Amino acid sequence: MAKVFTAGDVASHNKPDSLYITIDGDVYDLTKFQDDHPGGKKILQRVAGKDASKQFWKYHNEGILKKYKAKLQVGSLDTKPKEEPKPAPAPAPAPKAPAKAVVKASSSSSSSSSSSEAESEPLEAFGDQIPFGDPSWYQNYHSPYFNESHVALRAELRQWIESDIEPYVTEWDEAKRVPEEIYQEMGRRGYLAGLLGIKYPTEYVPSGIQSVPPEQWDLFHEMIITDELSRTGSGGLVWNLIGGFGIGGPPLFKFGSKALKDRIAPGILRGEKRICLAITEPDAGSDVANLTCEAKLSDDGKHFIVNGEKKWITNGVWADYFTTAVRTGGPGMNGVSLLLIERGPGVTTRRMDCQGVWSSGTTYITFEDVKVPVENLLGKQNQGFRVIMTNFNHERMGIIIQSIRFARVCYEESVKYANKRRTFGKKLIEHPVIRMKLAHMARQIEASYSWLESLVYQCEKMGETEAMLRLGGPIAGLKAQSTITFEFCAREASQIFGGLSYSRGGQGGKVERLYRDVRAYAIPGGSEEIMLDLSMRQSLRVAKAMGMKL
Ligand code: HEM
Repeated sequence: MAKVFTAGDVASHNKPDSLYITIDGDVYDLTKFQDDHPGGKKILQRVAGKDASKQFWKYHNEGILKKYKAKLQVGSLDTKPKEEPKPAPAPAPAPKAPAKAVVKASSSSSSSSSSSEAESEPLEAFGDQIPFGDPSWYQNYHSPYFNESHVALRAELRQWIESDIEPYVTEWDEAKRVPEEIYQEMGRRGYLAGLLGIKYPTEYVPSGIQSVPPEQWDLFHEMIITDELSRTGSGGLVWNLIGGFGIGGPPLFKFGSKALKDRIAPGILRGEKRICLAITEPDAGSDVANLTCEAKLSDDGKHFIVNGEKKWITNGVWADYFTTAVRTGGPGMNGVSLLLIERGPGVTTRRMDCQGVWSSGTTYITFEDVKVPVENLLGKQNQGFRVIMTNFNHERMGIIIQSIRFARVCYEESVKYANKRRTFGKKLIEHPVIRMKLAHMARQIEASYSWLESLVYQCEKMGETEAMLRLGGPIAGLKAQSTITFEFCAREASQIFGGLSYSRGGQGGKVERLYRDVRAYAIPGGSEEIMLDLSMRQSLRVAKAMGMKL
């Protein structure tokens, strides 16, 4: 049981050789820690034996306590109010129970109907309630998209991420690696299997996900996994956990043969093996139709022999499988196929040093006379371009979800900081110029997120082919919109944090890291320029085919 102290007990530990302080009613022994304190030991000695809550919150954010509490806390003050017991983790709904839509679109004339009144209850508040700091369905708003199973999944994720991931993200980013057990936990919890843009694959993961019955799984659940992971404010973390898998996995599950899937899917979905997507080459990025990595059929027709290079491949250094775009035919898009290459002789991977997403493992790959069984073809020979294009929509939606959340993180961090930092005798938030910055961030975040919800809903409702044709344009447009918003928010947050977001770590640490991650979102998956152009070309082409009147 935690020890109980009086204020007098703590006051007696007021010397360097016995240095206690209290923060928010909890007592910390900093005697050993003082020499390692990055802010210096004298500053701690000045508050020895005292309540140092005010000073602590001035210089740190909540991540520091989460990380050091277990190591340094020795008890609490007798005056500290008892904490409310934490709510139990969200129970899994009965497997067959249909998820109740908590909110249904209600017409203005339906106010007299008691059942529609019950159905139009807003969703319960969740999170810190900073206006625009979370999507509106976290803040007591009505929503036509989210139901109880989404709410339960959000709680399940939030609990795990806040305790096991968030406190360590900076450390992992600096080390350029996320511990393997976190990836495996993604598998154990069933999350990896929910990130494929398809129905939940119970044939490979019968245990499913704790809080959502598999038959209820939809693209909004998938969005919540990505969104909640992105609250950590690290593109490197998110790409480490879902970057390679989320784009390399879907082609295998949608176009691979059953025998191939039965052989490799279980290991991948358990998080024991890794898969990535290898399309981009030193000389072919957005211009996929012109890639040169070649796969020649062997004389006996049993293998492809692959030779070529791939560049900027997320997770490549750790990957066991490479979903690879290769040239099997003539020039242009009709000579491209998709092949699942397994790590083995002739496959070499080298880690690349990049501006951002440090813990994502960006990789340069060489394939030299790699023998790949023909059974590893994904889809039909020379028809890989269509598979790649379908996959792009799913990839871009992932980038959009992350970019919008990262923009929110920049905004949310700024609001919190602006409410504590004082300049010229006032809190930052009391300066109109700062509020103006926040308002411009919020309006772009909210507009982008509403478009995102609408497109996730369309993806859910349309069949795959219809979605590929009709949504390619809008998704490209939103990809550009979301990364422009992210870049804007990272910049404005940096201005608000000043020097604290210029140095790494500490209070401005998330903002500094995200600022470095921006280009990793604005360029890959289709650069902003290509996306904006495609959004118009594709939308006009589809509209023309559907009878647009000019
Ligand atoms: C449980 C007690 C404490 C722990 C675990 C702790 C930990 C840390 C850590 C890890 C940093 C590095 C920056 C960061 O990551 O945020 C830091 C910086 C700092 N700390 Fe503490 N600290 C504690 C208490 C205090 C107190 C009581 C004060 C003031 C009286 C203080 C003043 C500072 C200052 C001035 C910095 C440098 C901030 C900057 O770089 O802008 N710390 N502390």
